Amino acid sequence: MAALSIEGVSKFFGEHAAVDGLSLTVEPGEFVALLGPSGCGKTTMLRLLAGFEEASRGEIRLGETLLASPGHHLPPEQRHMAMVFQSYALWPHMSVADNVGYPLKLRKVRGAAYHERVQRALSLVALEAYASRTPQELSGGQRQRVALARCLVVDPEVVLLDEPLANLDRHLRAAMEQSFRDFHRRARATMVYVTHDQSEAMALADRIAVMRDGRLVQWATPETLYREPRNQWVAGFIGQGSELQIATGAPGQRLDEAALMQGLNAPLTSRTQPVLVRPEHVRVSAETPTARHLTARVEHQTFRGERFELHLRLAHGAALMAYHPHALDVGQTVALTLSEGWCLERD
Ligand SMILES: Nc1ncnc2c1ncn2[C@@H]1O[C@H](COP(=O)(O)OP(=O)(O)OP(=O)(O)O)[C@@H](O)[C@H]1O
Repeated sequence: MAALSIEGVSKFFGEHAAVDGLSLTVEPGEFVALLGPSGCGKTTMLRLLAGFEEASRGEIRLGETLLASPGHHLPPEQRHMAMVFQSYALWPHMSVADNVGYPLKLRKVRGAAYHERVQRALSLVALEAYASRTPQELSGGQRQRVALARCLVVDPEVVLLDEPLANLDRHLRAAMEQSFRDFHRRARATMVYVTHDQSEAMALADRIAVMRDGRLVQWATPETLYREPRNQWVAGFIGQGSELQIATGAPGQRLDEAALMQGLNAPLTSRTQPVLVRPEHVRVSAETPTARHLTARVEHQTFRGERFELHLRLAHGAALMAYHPHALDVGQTVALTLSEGWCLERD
């Protein structure tokens, strides 16, 4: 298997850059997500990889093979890639097995080889027992697994997935996340998965490319994105948390409790560094605040089953989110300590 490298790729529609100077390298067999809000260029990037769009600038390579560069465009069928769409795009009148085997027929694979490859693809998505049904006789999740099997049957080096879970309900999406992980482990193909849902990207991907306005903002593991988001925008997009302005630290620095307290108690005009504080780093106590605490008021709270989400207002006016095991009174004063914070770049 080969690495997929994207080098300075841009795509213009008229004056507008849908993808703007994007560079990244996907390792062989890696599962990566392209994540960003609607219109940030994720689907366009995926279509550039598939060969459905021509790049305006830059190069795309799969190992030694040049797929795209100015004046060069390898057609989709020669790229060793397969794409799975949100809409499944199955043939309604064909059986599951025939749908899965369709790309093999196009490639003139026949006889025992055909049946063996269809069986193998169906077993990768655990649908052997459904081979003779039609897509109408399947659930949404099962249909999506048929679409996966159909793309795998041709042994692609790279599988491109465009919001494949968008049409499924919340519970089914969670179950399908596990199917996708199993599928990736067994298929061993490189996978590029487009989504605007950060929790889906975090659950599935080895690494995530966060995109905004056609540009790559951060390219990192889910854990790094959560713990060390590069700037204010990424911090707001990934996970929950609050941003405070403090008088110490520099972007990319982690602050401990003492540094946070010192930076928060400085005069307002010197508090210019944005700091992300995750809710799990806020300790809330109903005791009377002492000098080593911050003071806050409970503005509202939301019951989330395993805990309450508290929305607090600090004495100097900033909002702060925290978790707590039981309900407090709205309007009540609480004592807080912040165990750590992460200094962000300004947008
Ligand atoms: N064929 C096209 N012609 C003109 N503009 C286009 C075309 N395809 C995409 N765009 C524009 O390029 C930008 C990026 O679109 P793209 O579909 O890649 O975004 P996206 O991040 O996948 O969004 P979504 O999550 O809503 O699908 C948008 O502003 C879109 O309007």
